Amino acid sequence: MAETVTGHSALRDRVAIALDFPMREEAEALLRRWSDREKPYIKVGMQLFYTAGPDWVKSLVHDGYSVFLDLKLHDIPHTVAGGVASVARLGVKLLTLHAAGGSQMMKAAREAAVEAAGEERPRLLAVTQLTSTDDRMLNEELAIPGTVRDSVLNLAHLAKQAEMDGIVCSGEEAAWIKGKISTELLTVTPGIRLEGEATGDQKRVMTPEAAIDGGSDLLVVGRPITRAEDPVAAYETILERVERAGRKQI
Ligand SMILES: O=C(O)c1cc(=O)[nH]c(=O)n1[C@@H]1O[C@H](COP(=O)(O)O)[C@@H](O)[C@H]1O
Repeated sequence: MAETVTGHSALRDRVAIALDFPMREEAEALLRRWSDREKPYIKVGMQLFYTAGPDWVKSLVHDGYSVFLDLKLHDIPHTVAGGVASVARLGVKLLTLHAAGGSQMMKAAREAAVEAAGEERPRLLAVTQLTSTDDRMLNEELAIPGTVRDSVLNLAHLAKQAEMDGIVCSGEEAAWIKGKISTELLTVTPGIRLEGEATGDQKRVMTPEAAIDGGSDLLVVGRPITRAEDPVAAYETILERVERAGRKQI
């Protein structure tokens, strides 16, 4: 099994639950379903961060959670560097920014993270093309020629050159990108769905095992867990499927 984003190969480090809730109370109610010994890897995105704030994130880290802070920063280099500096010392493991902000922006982000927190800094993940984007949207709405796959590759190259620690892409591209760029590039894949599950706004979706087979290091799963009747059971099912896929790889 490939090394995980936290630097070891615990199964729980391969699935991050996206806490896409409006208020911290809802997120905390969900997390109380797990025992203290089995804390899941969690992702805090913009919705919750905007209401709950940095101190709450710090308290999660203090309570022993591995936190992925998904702010998808995208602005001029100076502004993004400032944003990164503001959150670099929260103790989160991962932080996202958009590769489409360009190499100067990504380099400024990296420098800011290193300067603020050194080795304790969050690993930076460059989001390539969102999993809600398909070829039609890319070509017709965004006027970017070519396929989503081409664009993901292009942005992943840019991210690698800017010394990002990893990328976010769909499971459909993960193995291909690793083959083209480097197996060392952390590859994080949202858009995870079990067979027959509602895809919602996601366009490039995959099952957990297909994503792991495809070389994904960390799966991001939101609604299939948070909206399940039994979120812990849904999470455990995904972990089992990740484990089975991982065993096949060895
Ligand atoms: O960076 C992300 O986490 C992300 C990138 C991407 O391309 N697509 C994507 O869905 N995400 C996030 O992954 C989660 C997916 O949620 P579900 O579709 O509910 O499983 C959400 O929190 C999204 O913000």
